[in-house]
Amino acid sequence: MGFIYENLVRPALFKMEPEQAHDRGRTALMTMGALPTLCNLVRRYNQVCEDKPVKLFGLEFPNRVGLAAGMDKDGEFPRAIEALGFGHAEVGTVTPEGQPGNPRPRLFRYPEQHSLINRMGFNNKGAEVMLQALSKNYPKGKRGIPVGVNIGKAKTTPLDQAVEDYVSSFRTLADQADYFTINISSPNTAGLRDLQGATYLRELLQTIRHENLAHAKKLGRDPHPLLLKIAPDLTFHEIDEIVGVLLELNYDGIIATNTTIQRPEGFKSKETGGLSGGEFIRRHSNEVINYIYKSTEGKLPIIGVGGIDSVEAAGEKIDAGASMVQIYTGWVYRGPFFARELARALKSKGEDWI
Ligand SMILES: Cc1cc2nc3c(=O)[nH]c(=O)nc-3n(C[C@H](O)[C@H](O)[C@H](O)COP(=O)(O)O)c2cc1C
Repeated sequence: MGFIYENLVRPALFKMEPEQAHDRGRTALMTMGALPTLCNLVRRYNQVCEDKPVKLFGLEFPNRVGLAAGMDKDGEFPRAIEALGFGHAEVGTVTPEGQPGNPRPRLFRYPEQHSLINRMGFNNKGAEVMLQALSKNYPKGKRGIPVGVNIGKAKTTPLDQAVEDYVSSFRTLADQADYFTINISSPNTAGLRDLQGATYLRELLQTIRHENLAHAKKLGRDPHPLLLKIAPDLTFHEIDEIVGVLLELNYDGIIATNTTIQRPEGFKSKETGGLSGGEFIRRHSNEVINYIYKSTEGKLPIIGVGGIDSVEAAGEKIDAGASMVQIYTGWVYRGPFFARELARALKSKGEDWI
C-alpha cells in the first residue's frame, strides 16, 4: 500500500500546488469520514490495538500514534483518522471565531528533506463550527479514539487579552473535547510564542485551569486533561521555566514540539514560517523531549512530535522519553497507511518501553 502511495498517488498530488494537494487530501478524508460504513470497513483493516490500552492522563488510547494538530483544523474527519489506524486525533488549532489565515501561498514542500514550511496562520472556521462538526460526525461517548482540541489565539486579539480567546474556545468545546492542548507555540501568529514567556504563561495556564475545574465541578465530572504544546526553539532555561509552571499547576502533559523557525545549514529556501518534517526538526524535538524527560524524572507525560518519517524515528521519540507520538508531515510523505505501520511497530516493541 505504501508503495502505491509513494509511486503513484504522491507524484500526482505533488504535481499540484502544495495547499491545493492538501485540500484534496482533506476533502477525501472528509468524504470518507462522513460515511460510517466505509470507515468501519477501512478500520477493520487498519485498526491497531495494544494488548492493553495506553493509559495516559486518565484517558485510554488504543495505540501510541496520534494525528498532530493542523491537519483537521475544524474537527471534520476524526472518524476517518480512526479508520486509518491512529490512536488519537488532535483537531484545531481553533480560535473563538473563524479566520482566514495568512494569504496564499503559505505552504511549501521540500521533498528531498521530507519537509514542509507553512505559515498558515490558524485558518479555521471557529469554535462553534467545530462543536457542530464533532457533535454531528464523531460525538463524545461514541468514539473509538480520543479527540484532543488544540486551542489558540486569534490573529487580531492583543496578547494581553489572549487568555479570553483560550477560555472562550474551552467553554464552547468542553463537551466535545477529550483533552485540550493550549497552543502557544505556532510561529505564524504574531506574538503567540511570547505567551511561552513567564510573564503571560502563569496567568494563562492558571486561568484555563480554574475554568476547567469550575466546569467539571458544575457538571459533576472529572476535569479535562490539559496539555501545553511548545516550540522546539526554546532554550533549556526557558523550558525549565515552562515545565516548572506546568508541574506547579498540575498540568497533565506536554506536547513537544511544534514547527521550528530555525533552518538547517545550507537550506536554500527563504520562505518564512515553521519548518516541519525531516531530520532537522526531528533532532531538535528529540533534544527537547529528552531534556524534559530527564529534568522531570519522567513525571510529566510527553507526546513527542516532529520529523517522524520512519519506524526508527518514532522509536527514537519513545526512547527519548515520550509516552506517545504524533505525526503530520511524515504522513503527507509516507501516505495514509503510515500511522498503522508505526502503531504496529510501536506495539510490537511496546513491552520494553512500559
Ligand atoms: C501545514 C501545517 C499546519 C499546522 N498547523 C498547526 C496548528 O494549527 N496547530 C498546531 O499546534 N500545530 C500545527 N502544525 C504543527 C504540527 O502539529 C507538528 O507539531 C509539526 O508539524 C511537527 O511535526 P511533523 O514534523 O510530524 O510535521 C502544523 C503543521 C503543518 C505542516
